Amino acid sequence: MTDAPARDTIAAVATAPGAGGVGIVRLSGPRAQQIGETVAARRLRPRHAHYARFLDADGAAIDDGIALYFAAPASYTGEDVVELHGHGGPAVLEELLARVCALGARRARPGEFSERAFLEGRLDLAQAEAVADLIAAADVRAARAARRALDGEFSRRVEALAGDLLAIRIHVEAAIDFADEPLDTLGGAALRQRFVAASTALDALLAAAERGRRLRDGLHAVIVGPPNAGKSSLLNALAGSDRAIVTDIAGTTRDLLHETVKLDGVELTLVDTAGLREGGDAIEREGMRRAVGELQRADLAIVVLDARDPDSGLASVAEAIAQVPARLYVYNKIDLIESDYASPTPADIGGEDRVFVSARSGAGLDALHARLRALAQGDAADAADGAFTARARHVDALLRAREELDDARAQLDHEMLDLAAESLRQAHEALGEITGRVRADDLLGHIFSNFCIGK
Ligand SMILES: Nc1nc2c(c(=O)[nH]1)N(C=O)[C@@H](CNc1ccc(C(=O)N[C@@H](CCC(=O)O)C(=O)O)cc1)CN2
Ligand SMILES: Nc1nc2c(ncn2[C@@H]2O[C@H](COP(=O)(O)OP(=O)(O)OP(=O)(O)O)[C@@H](O)[C@H]2O)c(=O)[nH]1
Ligand SMILES: [Mg+2]
Repeated sequence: MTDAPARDTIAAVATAPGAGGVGIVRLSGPRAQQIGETVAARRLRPRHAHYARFLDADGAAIDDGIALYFAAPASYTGEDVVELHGHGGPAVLEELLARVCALGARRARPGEFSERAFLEGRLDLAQAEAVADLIAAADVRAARAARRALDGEFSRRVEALAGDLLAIRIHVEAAIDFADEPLDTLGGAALRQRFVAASTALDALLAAAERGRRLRDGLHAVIVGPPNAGKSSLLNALAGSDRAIVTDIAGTTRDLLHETVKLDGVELTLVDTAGLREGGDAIEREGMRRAVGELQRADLAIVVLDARDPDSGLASVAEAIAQVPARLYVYNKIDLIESDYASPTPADIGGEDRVFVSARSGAGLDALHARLRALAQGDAADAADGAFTARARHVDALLRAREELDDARAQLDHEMLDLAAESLRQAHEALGEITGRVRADDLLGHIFSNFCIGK
């Protein structure tokens, strides 16, 4: 990576804003060592901890602390890095940062240290994203999974598959040069076998990335059902507070209401929606439109039905929930069912998950919690070693690769080798976008601008 133009030297407070025990100002770039040595008023040896007073332009002490120097390329960014570890107060750190900027550093943009690590080849793009995901991880499982992605477990699988596709591309491109011969005499059988293997690997990776996306983003659960079934009451019961308005008027909820809840450390997003039914005024119809739209992004539909009449309720939502990957049926208001009427006519839900609750009395909520926690934790594969975080961007790229690979296979079956070669190239490029081997112009800016400053 020596052909990159000379970079300036960036600086930022690397520790979280606010008061802390210790705070770090970090510099990266060609002038980091010189600026650090000026502030610390001493030579800095690579990879040594030096006690120093950090001086202002007049030689007065801004702070005292520890100075570290990492010589390129053995540093986080791959450039010369200096860290000044002072006392963790916002005022003192701001003064220290202003001082290093007066000496020639520039304030870093969000994510700029990690962007440099990427540009220097220290991390690939999926790993750099994992750095941000590790910092943002809301629970220990998400943190572990981000850690694995940062260690390259996701990237390695993407690159292995990209290597397989490259081999297939080379094979197909070579066959193009002998286009007058039937493919079967050109190793067609072996080629088809490679396609099957790559296809299988891609499917497995897609499933793992989809789980990884859920690990990162948490389960997105949308509460739906007919009006008055108790959807908002259920949201309030799960959130443990009166977030949503509850009335006995059918059509109370109009807008979407998002609430993040943590069940034993596992985070999920709950969305309350307008009850689905025919008719309603303009506002209610807009609410229903939003509810149906939200379902398209749902990992789980929590279908709330009045336990006294589940079937008619189900009819009003059946179409809307058909495309959601998973459904959990909640039969609410069991407090209104007399005990000798213990089993209401269950709606036909094809053996899918069902729990009986009363949002009012709290009966059955423990079982609902347990089901939700299990769903948010994902299937057993998540818990197994090797789960890594991924992003929607990665899943999209894999889906595109999936389509192109399918196209290539069909084209090959029709001996349309040129088309197959192009589809394979597209599939290969889609994989390259994940690790950043291939990148669109605004992709980096988009990704790194969502990092925090100082990372
Ligand atoms: N003080 C401090 N702590 C930190 C960071 C940091 O920048 N500063 N990190 C920033 O995110 C993370 C650690 N990331 C790092 C990654 C590589 C190197 C590094 O110097 N690598 C060299 C030497 C490796 C070795 O000695 O084995 C290398 O890879 O060549 C340092 C920090 C978390 N903790
Ligand atoms: N008895 C009983 N009443 C309930 C229960 N859950 C909700 N209700 C009542 O049912 C009525 C409707 O509750 P909501 O939570 O507003 O229902 P919703 O599904 O959000 O309704 P919309 O927003 O209009 O679609 C209110 O009067 C609640 O008090 C329950 O478990 N038992
Ligand atoms: Mg409601």
